Amino acid sequence: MGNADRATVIAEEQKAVDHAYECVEQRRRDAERVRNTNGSECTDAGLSYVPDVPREFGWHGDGDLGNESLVFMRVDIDDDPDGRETWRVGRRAVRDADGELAVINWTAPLAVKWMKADPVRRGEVRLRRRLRLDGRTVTDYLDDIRPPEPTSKTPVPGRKPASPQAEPSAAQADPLLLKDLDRARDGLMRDIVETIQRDQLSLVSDARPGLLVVQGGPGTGKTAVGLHRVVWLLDPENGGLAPDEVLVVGPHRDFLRYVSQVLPRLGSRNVATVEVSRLWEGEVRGEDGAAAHLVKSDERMAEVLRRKVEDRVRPEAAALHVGDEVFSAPLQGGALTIPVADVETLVAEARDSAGPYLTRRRRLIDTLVDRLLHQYAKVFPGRRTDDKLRADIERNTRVTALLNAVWPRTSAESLLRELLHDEESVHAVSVGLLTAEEQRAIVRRRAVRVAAEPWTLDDLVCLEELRHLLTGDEPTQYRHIVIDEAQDLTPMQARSLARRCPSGSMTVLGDLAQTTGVRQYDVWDRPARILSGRDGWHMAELTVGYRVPYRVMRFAVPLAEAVSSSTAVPISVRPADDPSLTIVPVGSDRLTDEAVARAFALAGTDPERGRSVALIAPDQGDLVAELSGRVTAFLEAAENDALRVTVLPAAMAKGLEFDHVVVVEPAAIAAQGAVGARSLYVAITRCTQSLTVVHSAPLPVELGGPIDPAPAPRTEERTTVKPVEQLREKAEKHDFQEFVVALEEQVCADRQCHVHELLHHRLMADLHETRLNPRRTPLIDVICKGPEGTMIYEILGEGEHTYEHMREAVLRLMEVEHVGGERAEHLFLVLPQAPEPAWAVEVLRQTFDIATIWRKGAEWEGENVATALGRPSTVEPGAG
Ligand SMILES: Nc1ncnc2c1ncn2[C@@H]1O[C@H](COP(=O)(O)OP(=O)(O)OP(=O)(O)O)[C@@H](O)[C@H]1O
Repeated sequence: MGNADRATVIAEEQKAVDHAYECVEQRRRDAERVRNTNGSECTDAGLSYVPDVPREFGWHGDGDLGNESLVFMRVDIDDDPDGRETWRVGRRAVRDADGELAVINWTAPLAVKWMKADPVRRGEVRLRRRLRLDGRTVTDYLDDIRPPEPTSKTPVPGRKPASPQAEPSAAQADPLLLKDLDRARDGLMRDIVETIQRDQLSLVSDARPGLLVVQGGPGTGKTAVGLHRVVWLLDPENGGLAPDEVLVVGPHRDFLRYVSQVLPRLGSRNVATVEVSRLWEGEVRGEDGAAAHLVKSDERMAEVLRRKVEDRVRPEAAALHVGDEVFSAPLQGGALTIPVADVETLVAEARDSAGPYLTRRRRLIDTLVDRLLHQYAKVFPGRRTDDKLRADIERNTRVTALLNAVWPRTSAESLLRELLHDEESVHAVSVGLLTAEEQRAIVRRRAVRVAAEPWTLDDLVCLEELRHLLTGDEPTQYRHIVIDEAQDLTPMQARSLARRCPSGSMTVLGDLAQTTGVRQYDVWDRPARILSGRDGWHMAELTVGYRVPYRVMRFAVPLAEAVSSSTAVPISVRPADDPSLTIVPVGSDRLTDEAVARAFALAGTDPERGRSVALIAPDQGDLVAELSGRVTAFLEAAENDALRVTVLPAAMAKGLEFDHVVVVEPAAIAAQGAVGARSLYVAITRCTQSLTVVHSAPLPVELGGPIDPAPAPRTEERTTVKPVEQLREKAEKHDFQEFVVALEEQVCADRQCHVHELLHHRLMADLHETRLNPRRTPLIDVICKGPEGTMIYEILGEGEHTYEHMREAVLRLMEVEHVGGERAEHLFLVLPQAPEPAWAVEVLRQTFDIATIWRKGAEWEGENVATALGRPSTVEPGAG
């Protein structure tokens, strides 16, 4: 299409956009009139919530769109039942003077259907035109579904025919998306409605009841999906929830600030957001060590607490307290009596009845007083029994003393203090539940007063559990909860969140590989089961990465594989040739200077767009303080408000993103205990433009640092040393180290290939399915243990199915087997398609005892496929 034609189209779309804004203005005036007439005081933005203004007035514009455009899409459809052909989709519904929809909201079922259409499954969509606007001005457009050309044989304009090896990436399909991803980040998240991808929109509009788990690697859009889902659920045509019926839980305050604009920009105000640590009543004043944390946060703790509460009920204490066979309470010159055995029975009956502790206590009081009243009638025949008499009996000091002996009043705080400060008390209620070591782990010194108790976050969760057991009181409940970074929820926290959402309707977003809590789940099953209600749960995985540049993601892959083998590492949608990764080794005396200088150089590279930069350093040690001091000094001296450099400890980086990230001393982050490697993975995946790694200590091995050479045998066994040990011995020598580095570089280069990575994910997924627990290492594409021993796979990329490539791969496979120090019973080459020539398979097997498998459509074919996939040999598909 020529420029003139494009200009005509843009002018036409501009007219429609102008019309939409005119309608908004007109509706605003109409709404004002209705308000004035009815004397309403409501000044809220969404007329749908204003009872005296009809809903048909639609959105009347209060400026809460910011600079986002009202309209972002045009859709022309065939066979519209309303007899209408062209629709505009936008961030709000807008009606014209006749009440017709000038703009349909993107959350409306029709709009969702059109946005989910694709050129192959286009449904009634004839034309879908995505608009790019700057404020109210149309600047560009893209027709991603065009009317079919009758003569063309190509079914999909602008799209490659589908091939089993090369699925078009989102980037190939969506230039507007790439442009959008390149924009500067200003520390606030933006909505993604204009470029939302089909898999993301399917999750946003997932209408199944129950709990939806969205697993996805860094930058796959989980947070975005969660927030857009809230907006979708608020639409009366979907869930129709009221804003105050929805709760969004995030990891920390900075994160909530980061996402704070998205919901209002999309028209959803008054949705409660809370950082996870603030969900529980009380102030966190202490911190548990790892061992205590693991016990207190485990769901077994709920049973320990239940037992602790029940332990307070003591029918047998009646006899001890009374010291006689009959209990007697003096009253009005006489005495009311009841056999102690009967008291014990009443207590036991109340104990075994249903309900919280205090409700059952009340039940006991009522039945005991009933019995004593009965006695009263016998002792004082003819005297009146009324409510005052009941109250007198209940307040009788002997009666209250008896009650306190068998069923004392208590509070959550005193029960928990008792439990945590006394080994015997823990033991009494945790036999068969906690090991002796676990029991010891949770005991700590008692503070002088309750007010001085150093409650930890886990304690606050336990206190809520105890309060619930005592009073039955529920925390505020919601009809839907969205939980972000949910991989860090403990089982006790999950239990408590489930109490806040009895319907079990939740959206749970997270990445098991980014767990930074001490507890790590291998799969979602456990937290999801605790959180879900009667409708159960289902899971979906997002596998395309939108934030992290291609080279940075590739750099992170070995670390990702090392921290979680059960999750897919996202494939970056960004171009593969970007210069986004810089590694800067420095002496320790230059570490902070170099890091700060690099950060400011990056912040100043693009003054017009105001790029954001984060310096991420280890949580422990002085680096954060040192870097902060230097950054503040630098900013003061620079007197340039446009420079945005933030210093963060690794723990605070979760969920955030910046244009450029400088990670300082990654080895120290990785060394932060059990969570170190995962914290490092989070830290290096925060950037949208570039990652700079400044280090004085050697990099962790997963980031290309030196492989720790095993000490070579130096004894008389020397003569029997196998080749692998000889190679290891050589590793001490510089030349061999270079060889290893070269080998790693080669492997890294292979992993740049999109087809290679797709094959890798498919193979990993299939091996996970057969529970072979596959892993990727810096050198080995896939390794796992099958019933017939260790299996190593070398994956080849696009076009590498020729004999020449296969022979090279065999050599590399043998090299990595040796250098990686792994000995395998089976070696496999994995090709993207059938080898050419076919005889290559036989030759490689005969010569090297290496089997070859490949993809054909959605299946694996080749030699020994069943063994390769750990399947029973009877189901082997098409072995060649
Ligand atoms: N379809 C899309 N169009 C444009 N931007 C997108 C899209 N999907 C995701 N993004 C952008 O990618 C970035 C990462 O998204 P988001 O923060 O939701 O990912 P995440 O999966 O929650 O990441 P993490 O687990 O690392 O916190 C954000 O800037 C988001 O706006």
